Amino acid sequence: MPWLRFTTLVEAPLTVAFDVARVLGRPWPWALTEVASDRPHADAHTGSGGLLAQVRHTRSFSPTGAGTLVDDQVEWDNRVPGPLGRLLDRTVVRRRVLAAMQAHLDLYAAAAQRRAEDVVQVVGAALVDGDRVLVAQRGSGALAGKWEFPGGKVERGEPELDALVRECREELSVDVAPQAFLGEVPLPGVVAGGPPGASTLRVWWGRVSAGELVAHEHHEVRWLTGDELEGLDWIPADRPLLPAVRALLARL
Ligand SMILES: Nc1nc2c([nH]c(=O)n2[C@H]2C[C@H](O)[C@@H](COP(=O)(O)OP(=O)(O)OP(=O)(O)O)O2)c(=O)[nH]1
Repeated sequence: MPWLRFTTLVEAPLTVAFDVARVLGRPWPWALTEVASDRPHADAHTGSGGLLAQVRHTRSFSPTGAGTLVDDQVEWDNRVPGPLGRLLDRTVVRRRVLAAMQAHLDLYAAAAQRRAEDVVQVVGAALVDGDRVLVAQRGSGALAGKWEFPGGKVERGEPELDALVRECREELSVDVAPQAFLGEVPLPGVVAGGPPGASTLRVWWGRVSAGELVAHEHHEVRWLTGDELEGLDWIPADRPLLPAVRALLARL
């Protein structure tokens, strides 16, 4: 089965990258049927039309520090069998698939980047000291009493890591040095009046570089080892990030 693979880095969080991809659809002039959808991680469609007896288009969406990596894989069966079919595939079909996908992905990346500006993101810090990570208990609001990573909403136009540093200063009175991207999870609730489930929490690990830690907004903060994390009453959305935090603590 001939196939082509396309990798696009989109400057948008996971949920935005997935939702915009769904709205734009695919570059094929015939309808495809959805065979799998796992928002915001992957989807798959199949169908047929034109020279293609069968086409299968799968996409996966992976978070990175620079945005969402979108991996498109297109596989197809030609209507014409044998050597003539292979010739037609090389000279016509493959080129058409390539051109259609390239034009589509250019549009898509621009649309996702534009949409990302309207969706408020949340950034969190997994601050590490030796074999421990700092966790914080929310002091007020609907999630009061739940444990989380210090951080907060990224302001419009503000670089994500600037927001991380600003939030840690405001909440904890410390300067932090972000080290590396750790993971991203969808937030099911409403963030800053946006549609439910539109935003994500993107967590970076870092270190305290200066200052004495004071919890200004949290009820309590604790330095915990990897084994102590699971037992806390976390904001449920954060739980999928815990294995990455544990793995980090184990390898540092
Ligand atoms: N900081 C943080 N927020 C989280 C986590 N998990 C999670 O669902 N959230 C949600 C709770 C809130 O809806 C949103 C963050 O908002 P926030 O109230 O902390 O942001 P902020 O400091 O900018 O607050 P504000 O100035 O608007 O009051 O993200 C987490 O681990 N850390």
